[in-house]
Amino acid sequence: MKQAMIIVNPSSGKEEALEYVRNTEEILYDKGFHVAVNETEKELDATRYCITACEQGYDLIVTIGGDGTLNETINGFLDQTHRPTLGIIPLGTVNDFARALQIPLNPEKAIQTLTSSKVNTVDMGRLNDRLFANVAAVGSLAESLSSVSSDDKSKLGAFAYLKEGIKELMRNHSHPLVIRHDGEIWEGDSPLFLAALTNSVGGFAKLAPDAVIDDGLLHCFIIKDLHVFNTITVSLSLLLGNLKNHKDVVYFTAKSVSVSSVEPVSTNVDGECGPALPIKISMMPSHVQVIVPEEG
Ligand SMILES: Nc1ncnc2c1ncn2[C@@H]1O[C@H](COP(=O)(O)OP(=O)(O)OP(=O)(O)O)[C@@H](O)[C@H]1O
Repeated sequence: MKQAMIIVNPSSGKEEALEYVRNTEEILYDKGFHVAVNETEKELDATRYCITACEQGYDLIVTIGGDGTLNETINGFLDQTHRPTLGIIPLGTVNDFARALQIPLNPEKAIQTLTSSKVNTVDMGRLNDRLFANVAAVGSLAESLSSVSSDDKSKLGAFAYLKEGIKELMRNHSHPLVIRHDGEIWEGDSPLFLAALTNSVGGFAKLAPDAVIDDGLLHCFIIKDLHVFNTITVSLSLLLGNLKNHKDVVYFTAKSVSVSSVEPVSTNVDGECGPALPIKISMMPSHVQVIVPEEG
């Protein structure tokens, strides 16, 4: 019998995640799966469950939670030869990975997607010894996003990130960064460096419009300056999908990038606080298979 594991974070989706477990189970039973349900209680539980699913030869893992739960789950795929197909029921504030794959943001509709026979093979990124699905960000703006409280996320949704972001922009604080890729070096002060795998970053569908989930490339943006006046033009470029052409933005694609600084600088990976510099980011092409809507 085919085996599926549901990994659910009860605290996600305004603490309503458990309400979606029964419908998910039923859909999977109908598809002929034996289903195990695992509730996370703390950090990295999702990674541990995913490792068990890989080692025990499960066919499918369905995550019910936000981008944090998804990131912890995919980290269980690191160094595994058998990686179950992934189903995603997005319950987070931003849900970038689901957006990029056109998985419905409405949880009930996302559950129906599990009946789809369409599977996309997608790239993952590797940052030092962890995997990411969506974006790695470096710099003061990235640090400020890591400090958004769960309370604010519940109350304000995506605006919680905007609030912290604007506060940081007002401080206009840059770090000296050294960014190396493909034999080239960029050195300078920057408030933000981004390496994106998908087009949707922070809920902005057009941040990296050229990023395709299986193109094997990191789409990288170095923001050179964000003083009050050009913040407006950078924001407009972001909304219009031509950030890479802004005069204060350096854009390149690469298969691997390393970033260092003489100052202590931390990172934000898939919306969660990441390791401090130095970091090395590389690609894990076509690493995971994800169930997506048939019409997508
Ligand atoms: N039972 C639990 N109670 C509280 N926190 C938990 C529980 N299980 C896992 N966690 C933590 O929840 C976090 C992930 O939460 P979630 O899936 O809602 O992602 P998120 O990144 O906060 O979503 P978003 O920012 O998109 O709203 C992880 O840090 C994880 O360690």
